[in-house]
Amino acid sequence: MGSSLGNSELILNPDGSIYHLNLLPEDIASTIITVGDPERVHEVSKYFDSIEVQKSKREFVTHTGVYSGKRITAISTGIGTDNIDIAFNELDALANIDFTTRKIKSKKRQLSFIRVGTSGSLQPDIPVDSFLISTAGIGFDNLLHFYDHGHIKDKELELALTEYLGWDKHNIHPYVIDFDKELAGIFTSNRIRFGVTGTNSGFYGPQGRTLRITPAIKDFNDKLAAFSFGNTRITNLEMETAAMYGIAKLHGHRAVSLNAILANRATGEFSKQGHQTIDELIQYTLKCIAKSQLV
Ligand SMILES: O=P(O)(O)O[C@H]1O[C@H](CO)[C@@H](O)[C@H]1O
Ligand SMILES: O=c1cc[nH]c(=O)[nH]1
Repeated sequence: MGSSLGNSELILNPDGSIYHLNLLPEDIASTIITVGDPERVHEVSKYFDSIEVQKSKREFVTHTGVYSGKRITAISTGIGTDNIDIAFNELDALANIDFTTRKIKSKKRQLSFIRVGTSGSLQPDIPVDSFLISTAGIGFDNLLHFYDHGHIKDKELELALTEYLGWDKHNIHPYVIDFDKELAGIFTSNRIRFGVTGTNSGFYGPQGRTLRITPAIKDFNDKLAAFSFGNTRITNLEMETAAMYGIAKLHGHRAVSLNAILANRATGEFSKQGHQTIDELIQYTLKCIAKSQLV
């Protein structure tokens, strides 16, 4: 079915692995935990009962193993939505392209992506060291603009936000993609709150931080924090969620982003126990997967 993908499009290494991730199709589970920090992959896999795959290339570190009877892949994406484009396209290729014929498989395999990341709260009432599920990701970067994505976006929220912000003049055109509600249900409890997550292509200016250079938008965080649409408000900022939701959904996969809040941008606090907080979120995530129907 379909034509073969050319050598410059689907790029395989001499050992048959995919170009950046350095993985073979059999190396990945259908349940995939993504983290930004390569060192966090070990922080996840140290809880596995057994590890069958440990591979890496650049910032992409992958461990696949079994935790409480569930086969799980933990992979680092590195920082930013540009890396999400690479990691998620290649993970889909591993699942849904036949590397021998270089053709798209007729029977698709659906992956479940769970991001375990760190983030900064925009709201004073969302404290450092708390956990948050992103019900939607708002991309202030440009990644999804390079894909036909009109059919998957949350048009209502996107329109309301675009009109409210009026940031067209700054070349900022937010895109909004919702989480997978069913997948998120696995991680829902009174231990974790819901929020709407802003994703941007940097940590300083693009998240309203000023060290030495002058920002183009002086009230960036205040303006985002003050937005409301029904019960929806923007709760936190990080650098991957919206892109992950978009690229996963376009491929027919499921995605949910779980955030450990390390900074509170409204109160100026930063966690004094970040390592412990992210470790607690990792353990929480694994226990939820163990109890779930995920295979
Ligand atoms: O902790 P991770 O998963 O890397 O996520 C957050 O931390 C990084 C910035 O410090 C960005 O990647 C941001 O999204
Ligand atoms: O403020 C923060 C904290 C963690 N990660 C981010 O991207 N921003």
